[in-house]
Amino acid sequence: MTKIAVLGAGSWGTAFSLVLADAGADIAMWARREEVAATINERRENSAYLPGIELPPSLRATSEAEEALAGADVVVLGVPSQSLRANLEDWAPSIPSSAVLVSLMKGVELGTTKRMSEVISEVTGAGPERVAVLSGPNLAKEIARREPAASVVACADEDVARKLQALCHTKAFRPYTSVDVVGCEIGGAYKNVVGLAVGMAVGLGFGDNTTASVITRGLAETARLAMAQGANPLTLMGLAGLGDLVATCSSPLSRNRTFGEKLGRGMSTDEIYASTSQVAEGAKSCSSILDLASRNGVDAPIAENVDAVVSGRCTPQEMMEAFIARDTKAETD
Ligand SMILES: NC(=O)C1=CN([C@@H]2O[C@H](COP(=O)(O)OP(=O)(O)OC[C@H]3O[C@@H](n4cnc5c(N)ncnc54)[C@H](OP(=O)(O)O)[C@@H]3O)[C@@H](O)[C@H]2O)C=CC1
Ligand SMILES: O=C(CO)COP(=O)(O)O
Repeated sequence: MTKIAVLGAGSWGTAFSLVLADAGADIAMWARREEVAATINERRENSAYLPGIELPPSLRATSEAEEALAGADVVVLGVPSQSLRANLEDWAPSIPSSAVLVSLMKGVELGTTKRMSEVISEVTGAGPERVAVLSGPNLAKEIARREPAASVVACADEDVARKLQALCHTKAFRPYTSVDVVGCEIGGAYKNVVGLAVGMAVGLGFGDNTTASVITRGLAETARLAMAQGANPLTLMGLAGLGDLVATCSSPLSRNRTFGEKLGRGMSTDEIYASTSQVAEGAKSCSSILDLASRNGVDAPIAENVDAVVSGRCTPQEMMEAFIARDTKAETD
């Protein structure tokens, strides 16, 4: 049986572990806090992140990463994007040299503008044939309730993507394969920023014309950056592009959309951070996505405006006005 280590016992690390368990794998999860590991093992529940969801006995947890990693064939990484590098530096010596590393994260590293797969390769030395990405419209709570959904497993080595696909295909979860790691990662990181913009529009009280306009222009912006990085444009029309964008921008379960909605209703970024421990990756990654766009000579007006609101340089109302006032000759539909 394939041995899988899932590092990160938050909502997505736990929900995806459940998918892997349903598909028949043996899973060792790493939780940062000992009490989270204990609750998973003793009560078969991760009450901090997925209350009321029963976890199967094939899923064990530990707060010792070394223990979770021992003998792992596949290592799934599910921590916040901005903490990946520091965590991986600690874990790298314990990662088996032939293990395939799978990123669940949707963000771009601050400072370096690196995608998560690039951080993984850089820290662990793993080549592209050992680094994969899972991305798609996969809100953790719905996946944990086993509501039907599809996703994409991307790896430069198609055979590896196919093996991972087999490891997570269940009655409720349908993974597709791709070799376009860049397209999947840019799609996953950018949709968080667009989710923030859509949330702001909703918080301001605007309706479906506004949100559809922001979603569509957000997709154009995402595709421009992804293509400049070498992605296949068709990836952005698929599950890791449009699919994830639709889920994030339409669901009250999305933390990015919720964060944007609170901004739209007049809360400041600091007030939102003080009111919740939930991570909105888009708010953290926005400035690095902008840096990446500028390094690639790509126009990123939505990311620019979202960054200005998140950092307190303009209001959501001004952001929407800038969206409409922008020189239309600068872009075609
Ligand atoms: N939730 C979702 O629906 C989906 C999320 N994703 C992506 O998955 C990634 C993880 O998100 P998600 O599971 O939702 O996040 P959560 O906020 O639900 O959980 C975060 C997890 O990371 C741990 N953590 C927090 N800070 C650190 C740190 N500095 N070092 C190590 N561990 C840390 C938390 O531990 P502790 O409890 O101790 O704080 C917790 O286990 C994100 O990039 C997100 O975009 C992708 C698809 C779906
Ligand atoms: O990535 C997600 C759904 O695919 C989760 O979105 P949020 O991080 O906005 O909750």
